[in-house]
Amino acid sequence: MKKRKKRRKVYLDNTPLDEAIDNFFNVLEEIGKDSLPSETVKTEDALHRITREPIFAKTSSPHYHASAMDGVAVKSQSTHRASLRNPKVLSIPEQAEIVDTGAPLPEDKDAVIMIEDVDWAGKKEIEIVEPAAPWQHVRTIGEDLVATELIVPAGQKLKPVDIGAILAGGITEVSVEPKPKVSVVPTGTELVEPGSDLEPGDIVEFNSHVLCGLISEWGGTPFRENKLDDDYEQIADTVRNLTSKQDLVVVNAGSSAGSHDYTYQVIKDLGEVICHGVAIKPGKPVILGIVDKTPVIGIPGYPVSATLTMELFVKPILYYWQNRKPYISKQIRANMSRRVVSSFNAQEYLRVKVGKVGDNFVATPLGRGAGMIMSLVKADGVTVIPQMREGIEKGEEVEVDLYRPKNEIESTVVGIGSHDISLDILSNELHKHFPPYSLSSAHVGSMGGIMALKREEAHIAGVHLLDSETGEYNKPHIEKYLKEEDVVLVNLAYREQGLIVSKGNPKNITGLHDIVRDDVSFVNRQKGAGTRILLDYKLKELGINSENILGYDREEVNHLSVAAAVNGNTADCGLGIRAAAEALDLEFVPVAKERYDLAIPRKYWEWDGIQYILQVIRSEGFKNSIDELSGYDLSSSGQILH
Ligand SMILES: Nc1nc2c(c(=O)[nH]1)N[C@H]1C(S)=C(S)[C@@H](COP(=O)(O)OP(=O)(O)OC[C@H]3O[C@@H](n4cnc5c(N)ncnc54)[C@H](O)[C@@H]3O)O[C@H]1N2
Ligand code: MOO
Repeated sequence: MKKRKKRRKVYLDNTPLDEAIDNFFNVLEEIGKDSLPSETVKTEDALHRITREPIFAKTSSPHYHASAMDGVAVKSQSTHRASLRNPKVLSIPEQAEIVDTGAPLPEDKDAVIMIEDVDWAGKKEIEIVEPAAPWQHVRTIGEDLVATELIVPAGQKLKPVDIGAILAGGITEVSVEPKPKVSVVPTGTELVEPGSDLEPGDIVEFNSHVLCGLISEWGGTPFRENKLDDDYEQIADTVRNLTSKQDLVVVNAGSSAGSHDYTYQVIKDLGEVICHGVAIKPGKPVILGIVDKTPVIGIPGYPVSATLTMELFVKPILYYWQNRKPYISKQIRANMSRRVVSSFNAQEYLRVKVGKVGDNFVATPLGRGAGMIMSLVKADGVTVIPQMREGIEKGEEVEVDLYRPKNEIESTVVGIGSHDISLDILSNELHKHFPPYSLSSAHVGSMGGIMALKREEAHIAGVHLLDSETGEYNKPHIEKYLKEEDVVLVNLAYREQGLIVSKGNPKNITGLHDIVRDDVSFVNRQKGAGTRILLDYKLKELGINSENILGYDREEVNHLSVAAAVNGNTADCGLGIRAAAEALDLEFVPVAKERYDLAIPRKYWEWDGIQYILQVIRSEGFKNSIDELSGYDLSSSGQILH
């Protein structure tokens, strides 16, 4: 093979999404790739396949007059006027012939009398006391299906009963939409198989499994190819080989402008690039190309970008080839719980959690990084921020395409507030015992939770707010900030707060007095977090000036991220709960025991979601699970404290 010059492409287009799709589909049409031939399969193998043609019955069902009951077949005329007073005696088999359910009706008979309505008058005679109506208990020819009748229309996904009816109609083969063959080629020298021992820089190759799963869900046949290194020749050989046999080839990663990104160059050298760079976020560097009359799509490497670009570009092609209508997901209107700033240059796909609080749906944005597959795992839906908009204001109404059924969304208890590990257990137990109810929790700190209750964006808020004047927990803050609201405080647990330090406590940190040392770096929590308020309270008590703490301004948003910072050696210590230290096998220096409550506005109290939460908190199962964590005191769990 002649070696080609491998230039590095640095500039991406910023083609509007609709234009990119239109251009690509036009090219598919030009090269005759706007449809695929149908497939013929045996009827019994056609479950879940989509019919390309309407299917008509070839034979009737039943195709003979059949007895519908066990009994005797008679000529209805011969039973005329039979009554209790005037029973009729019929001879067997001339006038009454024994038949079983499903058996052909004798030619000279036109009705069946159920065996339980027959009296025996002798060995060869029966007596009846009621006349038989013509065709009673007979399934006449074509009762179910008449030859030439439509069994299923074109475009129907075949269900088990459809298969039965088609077979009953005498059809043994059906013409169905193809299952387009799609190869997925993961690329990246850094990729390793799941389960490998991980060195820094190694990335577990999981995208191909996501992509293949999506292709299956959309009716295609996925082929997961071997992972390739970032190597021009390897990628080029593979793409050339696959385009000669597949309907579509998806190359994952290497789509951008990095020094090891070859997908663009390979497609360009082997065929034609229709578009590289679409005005969407995430997913911008997607590449739409054609090689050997086969579409080749370069899907960006980040998992969220990969999933979204599959939705936007691969799904429509697969649906088009299968003559399937685009799936329109259920939309709802929801109010955004936070302000979101977005880029003017791209249409952004924002993953959101959704809940119904009072009469309104509330959407809360999830992590926006393209590498955060958990943002898709957690998402209830997605909202699109159009290009040429700078974002969405807090409280603004947006349209959300739902990933989950609406009734599940309506059964979601929305918790916003302070983070605690026991909330995950609460959530699990709630869903286990009271489906479809679930708990979604957003961690924005205790004060954030109180404000969310005030704005009616949450049903419950997890709070642990120490009042610096009185030393009392939660009640003073609730009374101050939720004056107009009648709020119930339910204790979730008492828990230990302390300094999370590395294993072995190498810096010998023994209490808060040590965090001002020059050789100790600290990681803090965000303003408004109960843990930060506790820290400030304790610092004041000890007369420590926060300005002397190295890292006081570095903020993480929950206990586990603080523990992760210590674990990753980017800080020597941070204040957090014992369970977080234990979760990452770190050490813990106790500082205080604090009360963690759920604040619940009285107006939601009677709602099933809240009542089920209370039941769970008071249950043995919940308490046993929390007991497995350290640093919790459950003696007051479930008690109403205010
Ligand atoms: N200078 C610029 N840099 C980047 C740009 C840009 O415009 N200019 N675009 C950014 C955007 S946006 C995206 S999206 C990514 C796309 O990157 P690539 O398609 O080139 O993919 P990689 O860099 O190879 O990988 C990104 C990331 O994803 C991980 N990855 C890749 N494949 C898999 C897989 N099969 N399973 C799991 N994870 C995978 C990979 O290891 C990287 O961490 O580029 C930005 N950069
Ligand atoms: O546009 Mo890239 O797809 O964010 O992350």
